[in-house]
Amino acid sequence: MTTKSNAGYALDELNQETNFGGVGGLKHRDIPRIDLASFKVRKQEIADQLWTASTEIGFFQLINHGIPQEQVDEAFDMTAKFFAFASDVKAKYPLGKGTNAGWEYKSQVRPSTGTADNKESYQITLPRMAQLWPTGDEIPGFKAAMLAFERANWAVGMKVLSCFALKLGFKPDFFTEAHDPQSAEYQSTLRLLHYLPMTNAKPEDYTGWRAGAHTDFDCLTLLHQRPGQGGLQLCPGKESAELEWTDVEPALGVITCNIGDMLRRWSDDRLLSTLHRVRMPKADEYLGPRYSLPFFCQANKDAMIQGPGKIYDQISAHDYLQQRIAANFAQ
Ligand SMILES: O=C(O)CCC(=O)C(=O)O
Ligand SMILES: [Fe+2]
Repeated sequence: MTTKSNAGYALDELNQETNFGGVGGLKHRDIPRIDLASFKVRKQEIADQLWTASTEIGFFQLINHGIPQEQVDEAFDMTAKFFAFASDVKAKYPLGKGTNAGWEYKSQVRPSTGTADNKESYQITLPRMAQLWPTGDEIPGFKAAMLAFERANWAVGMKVLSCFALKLGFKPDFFTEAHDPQSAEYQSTLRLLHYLPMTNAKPEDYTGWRAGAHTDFDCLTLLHQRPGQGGLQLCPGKESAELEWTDVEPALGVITCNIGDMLRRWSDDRLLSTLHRVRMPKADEYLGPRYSLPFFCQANKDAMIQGPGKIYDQISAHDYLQQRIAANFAQ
């Protein structure tokens, strides 16, 4: 690690994150596209492609992933309906401390920027949703749509993780067992995101970030975006002094994926967790609201994280995640 910081977090990756808040430069990079069609017969080839992408850039886009576009559209439609509620309705379903479940408004402060992301979110972590679902009178069909969408993303995530298991020398379902949704320790999260519109924004509103630079906490993130609602930028190689960012354009039918720090640690740093952020739109770009739907594959609380080479001490997924959440949500 060449970057230095005195932020005083227990985890190196958090201390590093405090160094990434600047604007930086721009650079074109190709994001690998990986086709999941005929997964069973092509698994070895797909695993090789995923490995190359994840050891070189840490980001890739999946096509033919099996989630029907109609289902993605429905999830976005329900998401817009949820965020359209007045804040007193959404406040009935508040994000609980350290839970990744419930609604928050502009409360996520990134270690990289020290300012709140210009967004609101509603997070679904299944064992923790008691009292947190909007009622069927408020949004008919919301719960059924989100439960199905959560599980559809989980299934794609487990396919991808089974490829990494193959490459790392673990059993095929090693990560599936570590993300078992039947367990009370399950902590994978579907996050609905609404970045606030910038129509009528004042110049000072443009100084911050829609989402400040960060690496994800999890093993693998599956991100659904809407065409026309861009702003995601990535930057591989966070040890470099001058950071250069690449725009990731949303496209229909693709899931944009990135490796998170949990899998980086589990792979003894062979798989890269790539820095990314969501920038503000420019004044001549689309200024309306931006919605996105990330699904975070976060190993169950009781999963013990240690790579084949044992270069890091063993840590439970619970302890690992709590340190990351505590650094991002003040209250
Ligand atoms: O909204 C996006 O495009 C990215 C969101 C993200 O990086 C996150 O929630 O971790
Ligand atoms: Fe992220």
